[in-house]
Amino acid sequence: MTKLSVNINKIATLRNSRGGDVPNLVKVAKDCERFGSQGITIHPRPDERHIRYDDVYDLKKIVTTEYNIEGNPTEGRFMEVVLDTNPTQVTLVPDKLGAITSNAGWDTIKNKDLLKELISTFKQEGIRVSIFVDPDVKMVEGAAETGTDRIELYTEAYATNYSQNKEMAIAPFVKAAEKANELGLGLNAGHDLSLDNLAYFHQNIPGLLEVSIGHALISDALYLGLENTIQMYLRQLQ
Ligand SMILES: CC(=O)[C@@H](O)[C@H](O)COP(=O)(O)O
Ligand SMILES: NCC(=O)COP(=O)(O)O
Repeated sequence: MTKLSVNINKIATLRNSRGGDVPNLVKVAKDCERFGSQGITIHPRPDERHIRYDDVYDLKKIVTTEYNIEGNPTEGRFMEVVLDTNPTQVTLVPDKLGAITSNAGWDTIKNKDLLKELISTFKQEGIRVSIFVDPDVKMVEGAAETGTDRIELYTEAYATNYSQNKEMAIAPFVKAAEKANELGLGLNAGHDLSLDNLAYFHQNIPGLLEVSIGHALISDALYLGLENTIQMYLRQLQ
């Protein structure tokens, strides 16, 4: 079964835009779970443009499904807040300061020693570790050398190419997924997945355990309602 983890970064973006507490992030997270989401994902960035470090602690108190914290472990207070809150999963992403969004996976070969050390630290605390990688078999092989529990395939290239040629778009992701399965790596995926492209991805990727989706899902909810939207996404994963 592939779990849906709703990324609520964009709820925090809306909240921060007026400096108040509307929409309330904790309430939205609870409602996402009540509507069927099987996880809550957040990505605290050093500039706190959306998720604030305090949110990480507030959400830990109420998330009852899987709590997934994504981010760059070498920047800001990421390590501190993750080790303090002990989420279900941490997803390590090599985002550079100032990046408008995540835009690349790890070079798991060049960063092998760094990743091994970081992954060991989190695993010692019982936190499941996933690392963000491009759909590149060499990077998947490198990931297996780091001791990570899972990889998260960075799906922007799939989403970008899907409408033009879905068979071409999915091909590198199938190869990467098959390699992950062969090496015993758990398999997650995320970035720019949507109601348009999710079902085809799910049908063609073997062993897919979790998708984390935020931007498109929250945007769809503006028209379709949050409860209805979450259930529409869940139906794409059946
Ligand atoms: C790792 C990933 O692809 C997403 O979690 C991304 O980090 C979303 O971040 P923003 O919501 O800041 O675009
Ligand atoms: N890991 C991907 C994620 O959490 C959400 O990415 P997006 O759906 O906001 O592009």
